[in-house]
Amino acid sequence: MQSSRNPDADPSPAAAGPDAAGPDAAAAAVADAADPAAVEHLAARLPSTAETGVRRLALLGSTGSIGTQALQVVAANPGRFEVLALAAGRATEQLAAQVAATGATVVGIAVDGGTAENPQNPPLVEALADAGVGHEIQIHTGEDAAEACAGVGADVVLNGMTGSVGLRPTLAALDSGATLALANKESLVVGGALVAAAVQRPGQVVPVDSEHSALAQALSSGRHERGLCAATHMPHQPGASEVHRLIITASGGPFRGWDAARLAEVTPRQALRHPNFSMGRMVTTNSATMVNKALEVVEAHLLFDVPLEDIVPVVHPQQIIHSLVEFRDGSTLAQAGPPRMLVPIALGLSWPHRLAAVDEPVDWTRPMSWDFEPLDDAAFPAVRLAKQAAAASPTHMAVYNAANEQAVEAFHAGRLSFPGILATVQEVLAAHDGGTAPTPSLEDVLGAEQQARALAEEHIAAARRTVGG
Ligand SMILES: NC(=O)C1=CN([C@@H]2O[C@H](COP(=O)(O)OP(=O)(O)OC[C@H]3O[C@@H](n4cnc5c(N)ncnc54)[C@H](OP(=O)(O)O)[C@@H]3O)[C@@H](O)[C@H]2O)C=CC1
Ligand SMILES: CC(=O)[C@@H](O)[C@H](O)COP(=O)(O)O
Ligand SMILES: [Mn+2]
Repeated sequence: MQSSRNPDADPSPAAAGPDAAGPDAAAAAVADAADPAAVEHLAARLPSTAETGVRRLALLGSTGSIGTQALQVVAANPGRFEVLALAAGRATEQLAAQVAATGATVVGIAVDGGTAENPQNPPLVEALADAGVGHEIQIHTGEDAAEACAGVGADVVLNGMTGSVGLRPTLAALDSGATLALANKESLVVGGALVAAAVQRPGQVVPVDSEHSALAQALSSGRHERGLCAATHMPHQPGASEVHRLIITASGGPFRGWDAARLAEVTPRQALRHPNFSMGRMVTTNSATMVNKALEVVEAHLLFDVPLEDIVPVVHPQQIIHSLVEFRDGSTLAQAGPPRMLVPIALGLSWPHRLAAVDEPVDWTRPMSWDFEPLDDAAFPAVRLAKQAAAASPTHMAVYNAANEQAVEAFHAGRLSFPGILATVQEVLAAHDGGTAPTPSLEDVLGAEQQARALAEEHIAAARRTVGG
């Protein structure tokens, strides 16, 4: 950790404030498309910043798909948010530009450039100077950098990192008392009871994952009191007894309808063609294998305390319905929106308040049709495997995820076939003895992960020898 000031940089506030960044292309497109009078009208009906306060944010994974869209939301809502901290993995120059645009005073980077892998990347201090950052700034580098940024004292910590490396930052955010806007599903799924035990108050975790944001919205939808029905509003959070099942929608990925023989030939490039979303490499690959849906089923179980058997994934290729809550009486509430992340991210930052004109709604005047079909469990066993693992022991999902992360990297490096990803997960899970402690310690989780990664590498190497020999 170090502190620095760049004497040559432009010290004017215009170079640092959130307004300086301006909305980028996607946010500008949304704003342009919206009728300004309608936006003003909408904004006038929403709580003012005097009521909600200015939220101080820490954005972890700020250079990724979730992180950059979060910055669009911030830029499109001047005065609502103050960016306190930004953390990234290795995109030094992009991170420095974000610091310059937002005026963040704490910044973290896991790999500070200049490595053999990334020789062109200047270290962060130099990049900050090049970006014109002139204010006092606290810099964290190395593997604990994101954790340090998570604990900086923000009102809301958005965890938009990829992978179970997000676990410590998730725990640090919860320990700090901040609201955790959670996109990094891996940390919850891997930590399980450990993360649940770190939660200090109901509502401290706000899901950003689109399906879980949809479920949270549907579960809390009864709180609006309007017009003549004001006195008949339903309770804020229906009790568990009112909720029958959670229906989680899935795109089906790029290989929907494919059988095992075709799946054996899948290339990394094909696996990265998600039908609806532009996301990072890991989550996109996980969508193709259905591991993403598997993690999401366990995520929903942990977030909403609904039994695993009552969480049902359903393939809905258009991804307009982001998920549904089925109630005891046979009524079902669905949340609909375009297949984009701006609304779930904005809700994560501003929950329980909605911001104005975050995205364009679905155009209900145009003809459209929605399809729903069951998940093909034979070709895509990821969800079944995860339900078994989550029920087996508190560390089985850490093993599932760690084996998957290793296998996905091996697949993209050309060291493993596409079906080999799930085969690796299955094999590593079979060898895991989870123990019986209901709440694992952080050491238990990290130890299980470490073993799983080593075993996965053995399996990947053996699978390669079999193919090669
Ligand atoms: N993208 C989406 O639409 C959705 C994503 N999610 C979830 O959100 C999370 C992020 O996904 P996505 O944005 O697509 O992923 P990306 O790969 O686009 O971004 C990942 C971010 O994490 C950063 N990062 C990686 N390692 C570290 C580290 N050790 N310390 C700090 N930062 C690190 C990366 O930095 P750098 O770029 O510098 O390497 C980057 O900013 C995942 O858990 C995903 O499952 C959930 C729903 C939708
Ligand atoms: C946008 C989002 O939340 C992703 O997790 C998305 O759901 C991926 O879609 P599928 O995993 O259903 O393909
Ligand atoms: Mn999702």
